[in-house]
Amino acid sequence: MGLGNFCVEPYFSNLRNNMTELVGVLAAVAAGVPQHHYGFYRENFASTLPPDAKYVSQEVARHCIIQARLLAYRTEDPKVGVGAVIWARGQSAVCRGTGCLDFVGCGYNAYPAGSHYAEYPQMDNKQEDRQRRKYRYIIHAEQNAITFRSQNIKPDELTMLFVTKCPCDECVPLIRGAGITHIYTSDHDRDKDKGDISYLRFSTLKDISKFVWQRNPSISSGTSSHLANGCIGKHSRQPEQEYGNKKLCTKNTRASPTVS
Ligand SMILES: Nc1ccn([C@H]2C[C@H](O)[C@@H](COP(=O)(O)OP(=O)(O)OP(=O)(O)O)O2)c(=O)n1
Repeated sequence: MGLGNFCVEPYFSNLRNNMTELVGVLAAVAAGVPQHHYGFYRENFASTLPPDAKYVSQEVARHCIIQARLLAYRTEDPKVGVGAVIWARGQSAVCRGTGCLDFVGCGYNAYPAGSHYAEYPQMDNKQEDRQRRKYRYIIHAEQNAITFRSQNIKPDELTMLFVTKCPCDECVPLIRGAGITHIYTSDHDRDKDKGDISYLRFSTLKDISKFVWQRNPSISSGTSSHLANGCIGKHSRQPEQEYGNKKLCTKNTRASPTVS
């Protein structure tokens, strides 16, 4: 059989579909993203993603956050991994990438893309600096994704950022300035002021559509949807028994970063 027939021959086409599904399941497990009952919902919990061409489906949104969570494992922060991917819905009718979206950029919290090994100290070297900001040279996932994107963000295109941790106060203006119109994130640390890093601006952002990863509000449960945000890592707030693999680390060492 020639390679040309590979996609159309029924046996191989079934095999391909099965393999695609398998890879999807493995990626979801590796990323620690629950298969059921969780998704991205508007932050006021009142509405689910509408079946509108303006928005991506839950399936595609879930796929994108899995990508971001897998990227988070590449972090250079010894404690917390954060991943971000940016996708745009282009004007052209041609369907190219994930869910007919065009890939714009991706990043994780690490030294700026392109920096060389040991170019920056891991921590600030003066004690007083260290107390203020430990990993000053590590830039945020969103900053890496925006700065080192492979395509421009076009004002007439719907551009979506998927990030595994709530954008901080330094990243919010960058995200808005870059022209991103939709943010899909978790509510970890949201509304917190943690000294060297604060997360207060996200809630006040008005001109960007925000979707928060959480339990499906339409499923009645004893657990508050806000508490059970479906994320896995050291900030996870869902009951321990709900997901056995809650603490998913990159390596089996004590110093391994958690993915947030
Ligand atoms: N939207 C975000 C939020 C954070 N980070 C990065 C910055 C840090 O490298 C790491 C940890 O951020 P925090 O200090 O807020 O997280 P923790 O509270 O877990 O860390 P610590 O306990 O050290 O304060 O995540 C990121 O890339 N993108």
